[in-house]
Amino acid sequence: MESIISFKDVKKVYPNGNVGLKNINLDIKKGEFVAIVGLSGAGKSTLLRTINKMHDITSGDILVNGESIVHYRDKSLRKLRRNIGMIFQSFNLVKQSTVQRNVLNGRVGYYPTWKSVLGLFSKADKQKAVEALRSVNMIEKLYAKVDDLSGGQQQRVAIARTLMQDPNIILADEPIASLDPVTSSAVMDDLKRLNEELGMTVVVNLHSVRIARTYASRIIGIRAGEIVYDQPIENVKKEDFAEIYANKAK
Ligand SMILES: Nc1ncnc2c1ncn2[C@@H]1O[C@H](COP(=O)(O)OP(=O)(O)OP(=O)(O)O)[C@@H](O)[C@H]1O
Repeated sequence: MESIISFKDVKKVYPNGNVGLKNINLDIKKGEFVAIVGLSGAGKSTLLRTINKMHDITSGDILVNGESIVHYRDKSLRKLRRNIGMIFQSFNLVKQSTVQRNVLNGRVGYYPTWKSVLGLFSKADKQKAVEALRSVNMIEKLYAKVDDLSGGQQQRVAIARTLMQDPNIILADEPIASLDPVTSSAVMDDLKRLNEELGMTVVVNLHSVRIARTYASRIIGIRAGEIVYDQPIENVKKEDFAEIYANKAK
């Protein structure tokens, strides 16, 4: 099957000299559900954020949908980011606004700025927002204020907002790190459903190996900016993670 995301000898050094990624070679296939695990500071966020160019790389190449994204800017960059949904640990919602308005904000890339500022969204997009909320089982909260929702519910609104972009890739950076176990499962179930039912490719950074094993089709382990583990779920054994999480620098 074709690769939807490819890393070729990717290195990322931050301006202050910190090494984020060392020499990453990685192919992610369309429809995979990839969990990236590793200690804090291993490079998980850096890896994820190079895929939509929130971080630029220092050398090497990254291909998305078969095209190098390294030189993307302006229009091509906007198109890339429309294609890729991003979910954050902190939800990044406008808390004083309604759920509906937040979900519609996922569509702003399709409107001239003045229309989105005034909230002039089309009927079709309002309908689309309803469907997005339905797919994360949050339709009854359409007119609720985001501030009145639980963390898990807010994360699901964030997922619905992402769906408004019609992405084919979803990147989730520690999406459940600030949630309790029950709401964590609801959020992970949503991501799994988008993967299985809508065929979206999901790449998710997780602290919990247990959650990674429950949901992912493939687990990648990162340590000090390098891939030290990469297996399809059927080959993954619990004891495999001792090295990734070993508490000493390599
Ligand atoms: N903006 C930045 N400027 C400088 N160094 C950075 C920056 N962001 C990350 N780093 C460094 O890059 C390395 C990888 O960090 P990264 O945040 O990708 O790890 P992580 O595995 O996602 O960790 P966490 O689970 O804590 O988020 C670390 O050494 C970190 O200090």
